[in-house]
Formats: sequence, structure tokens, C-alpha cells
Amino acid sequence: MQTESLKPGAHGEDTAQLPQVHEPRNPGTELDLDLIHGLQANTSAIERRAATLPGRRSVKKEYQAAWLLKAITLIDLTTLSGDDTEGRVRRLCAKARQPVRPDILQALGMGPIHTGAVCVYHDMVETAVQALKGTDIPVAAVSTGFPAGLSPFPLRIAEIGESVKAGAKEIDIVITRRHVLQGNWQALYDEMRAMREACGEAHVKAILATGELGTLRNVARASHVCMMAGADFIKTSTGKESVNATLPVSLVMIRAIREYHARTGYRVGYKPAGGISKAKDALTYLALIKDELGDRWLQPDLFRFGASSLLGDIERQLEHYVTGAYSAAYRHPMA
Ligand SMILES: O=C[C@H](O)COP(=O)(O)O
Repeated sequence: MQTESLKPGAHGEDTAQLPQVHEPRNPGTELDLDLIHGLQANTSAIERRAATLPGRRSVKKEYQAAWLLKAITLIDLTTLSGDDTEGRVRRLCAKARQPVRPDILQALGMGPIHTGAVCVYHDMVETAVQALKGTDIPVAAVSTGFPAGLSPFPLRIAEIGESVKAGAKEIDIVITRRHVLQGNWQALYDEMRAMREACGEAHVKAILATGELGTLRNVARASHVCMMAGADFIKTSTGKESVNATLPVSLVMIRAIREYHARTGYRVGYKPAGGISKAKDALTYLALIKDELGDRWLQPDLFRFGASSLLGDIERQLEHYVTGAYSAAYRHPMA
């Protein structure tokens, strides 16, 4: 397979500096059960194609740093641990404000950048909002009984309201996997609609927990149902399943987004999450998005990485790019 060089933008412009465009929100559509039942996924073809992706694009050295800086602006910098503390969340927010050392940015000819968002449990929303005051970095809350999403439905809806009240501008909800496994698309649609409504102005990311959905066909169907019910983003995983973001799942979800856009004119965002910790994996994802959806999707309003440790590896690669030497991973703590 011939490798193609990945350029930052159509004219080689600095990708971290592209102007921010504002997209009309996806209002959703009626649930189209005929369309859902007609969706298929050719698993072996998808897996074959996904296997070629990491080697398909080479990133020329002079573009690499620009792409890595771009990736940073697309990270939902995340901490979702049972032992999270206010101190850890404040340190994470400081990192989101200044993800790369100023001397490295200066050497790369870049001004200040920040991550796409900070993502925390509901309990930590207020702390994060305080710590990010004066910036336009949104706080994303994982609500609705994350990660299993099995608490009583009214409580899940109430949790969304609490997170919005606490200042979260983005809500990452988890769907009920059972609805997918039982083919109960109406129940999934109704659940997603109610959650979207509870979010109000806050944008809603629907976490499919793809590692628990059984088949790629289910992933395709759940993606479409959530978009029909008004999801602003579809997201692969909580990071807590035994299998999280993968390239085959990403191909299926990205193509669902493309089809939905072709059918309705609305652009829905994509968030692969869980287990993305290496700079080279981030580049593979960005190349995939550029190929399948185009440059418009390479903006924070339409693409995010859900990742807790990716930033550390990207920093190491940028430092290497500037100084010619790798630093130890422990020198890049996240929080
Ligand atoms: O949504 C974000 C994920 O929970 C982060 O997963 P990770 O810790 O494997 O990067």
C-alpha cells in the first residue's frame, strides 16, 4: 500500500490555528426503524481496512509538530478515578490551560494553546469550573450513572440537571447497553431524547460503550439511533470497558456520522475514548477523520479524544522535536 503524506491542512497551514466555526446543533429526526433495521456491517472488510490505517499515511517531519499541537487542542483532558480529589482536578485544569511548556511552544513558533475540554465526574464539576475561570475551556461531566448507567432513570436525568447547574457545558451520557443488545431501538431513542432534553444548552455526547455492544452492526445501529435522537457527539467508550476505542469501531461510527450528515445536513461530532495514550495513535485517528469526514471535522466542536494520558506522550514527542532528546515520561505528570 502506498503511503501518502499527511499535510496539516489543504494549504499546509498551521492546523492548531484554524478559525473556530460554529455548527448548528443536531436537532435529531424521527426514529426511522426501517433505516435502522436495514443497516449492516461487513465485519471482515471493516477489520481489513482498519488494519491498513496505521501505515497508510506518513506524516512528514516538518508537519508532525503541527499535527501534534492540533491533537492537543482536541483532547478532553480526563480524570475519572474513584480517588479523584479537588487538588488533582485543579492540577489537571492547570495542565489544560497550559498543556505545553512555553519555551517549547516558542521554539515551534506557536502562541498559547489549550485542550478541548476537561472531563470529570459530576462531583468535580464545580472545582473544575472554578479552576478554568477566565478561559473558554468547557467542563465536560460524565453523568447518568457513569460508567454502567444502571441507576434509576429519574436519577440519571436528575444527575444531568445537577451537572448543568454546576456549570458543565458538555455532558457525556452513557446509553443503556441492554436496549441495544435486545434490539429495543425505540427505548434507546426515547432515553437519548430525554437525556438530550435534560442537557438544555449543554452539548451531549452519547457514550455507546462499544466494547459491550457485541457486534459492529449494533455499533452502527446504536450510532444512528443516538444521532436521530439528537446527540451532538457520539463517543466510543467510557474507558472502563475491557475493550475501549478501536479503529474498526471508529470506522463504523465515522461512516455513520458521514451518512447522517449526507441525509440530514447536520454534522455530529466524534469522540474516541479509552486507551488512546500514544502520539502516533492520535495521528492515525486524525488521518482517519481527515480521510473519511474531511478537515471540517478536525475542529474541537466536532472531534475530541477522550484521554487521560495522551497529552504526556505528545509533550514528550514535541520536546524531542525541539531538543532532539526524549524526556522521561514521569516528567510529564497530568495531575
Ligand atoms: O473518556 C475518557 C476515558 O475515560 C479516558 O480513558 P483513558 O484513561 O484510557 O485515556
